Amino acid sequence: MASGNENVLVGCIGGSGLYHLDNLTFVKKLDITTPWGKPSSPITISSLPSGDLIAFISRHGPDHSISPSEVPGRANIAALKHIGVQAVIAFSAVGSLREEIAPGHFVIPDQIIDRTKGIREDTYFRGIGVVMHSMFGEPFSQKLNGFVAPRVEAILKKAEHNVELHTGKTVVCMEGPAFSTRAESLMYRQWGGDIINMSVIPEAKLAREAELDYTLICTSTDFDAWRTGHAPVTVEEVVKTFHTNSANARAVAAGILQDVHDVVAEGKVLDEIKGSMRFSCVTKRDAQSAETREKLAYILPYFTE
Ligand SMILES: CSC[C@H]1O[C@H](OP(=O)(O)O)[C@H](O)[C@@H]1O
Ligand SMILES: Nc1ncnc2[nH]cnc12
Repeated sequence: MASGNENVLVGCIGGSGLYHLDNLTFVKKLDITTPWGKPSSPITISSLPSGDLIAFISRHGPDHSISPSEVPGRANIAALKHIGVQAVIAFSAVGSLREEIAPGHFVIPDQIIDRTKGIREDTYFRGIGVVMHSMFGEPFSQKLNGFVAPRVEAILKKAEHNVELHTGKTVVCMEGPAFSTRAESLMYRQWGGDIINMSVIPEAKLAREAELDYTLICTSTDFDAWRTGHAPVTVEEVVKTFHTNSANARAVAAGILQDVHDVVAEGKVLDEIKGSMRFSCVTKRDAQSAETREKLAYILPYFTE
């Protein structure tokens, strides 16, 4: 088990097509088992040119063998929190529900519509004899989104990338693994969905429960199934595009991680989320078992108080 303090403030979760990061020096791999099991992959700790450390997890495993419904989200988020991470930059390959979001474009969403089916372990607060509720009205860290977006845009604007970034969008999270029907895709557009994936839930919910600032940098791979007169999305199309998007995603990561590390180290980002769970337990202190308190302390250290 990791020591609980690896001096790593920023964690990255790589999605489809993003299985490693660039411009980093490998330091070590952490093979962690959390109270919720093992993460999708060992956590790779690498250093930026400054020497500051970054943690990386591959959401679907290094060989992409874990389906979206089977990603061990609780272990991934718990492991990152336990080693000291305070902010998570997650990446996701998404389908577009809007004409203006073309394949190759980047999107940083600020809202989520949850269309998962309840088969994912989506909370730390079930079956443990305590009742806790997190705030999720703003499901992403607004401050981290606001910090990251202009930096991502500046990188993508450079001639070698020349890619558009969209912000203030809504991501629909579906269960999968089958893609949406045309009728569902059209319905998501009417609901206000702009992009669609199979990954942001429960990851964003768990990050909030663990008091981690969480932002999702999405790369558009396809137009899903809503466009009449066009064939619905195929896996072949998605895989081809996420491979070409991945170089841009790695350039974005390489360009923002030092700034994110620095702002987290200065304590400027985290006043929003940090401490948000402190008064969220409804269960009387005397009714909380020692076992539950010990388990929750893995992600929320004030359960040891
Ligand atoms: C491989 S297509 C569907 C798959 O791609 C996305 O994965 P990720 O979010 O990890 O980049 C999407 O959410 C689906 O899980
Ligand atoms: N069209 C789509 N639907 C769901 N997840 C996706 N990931 C990439 N494209 C997608």
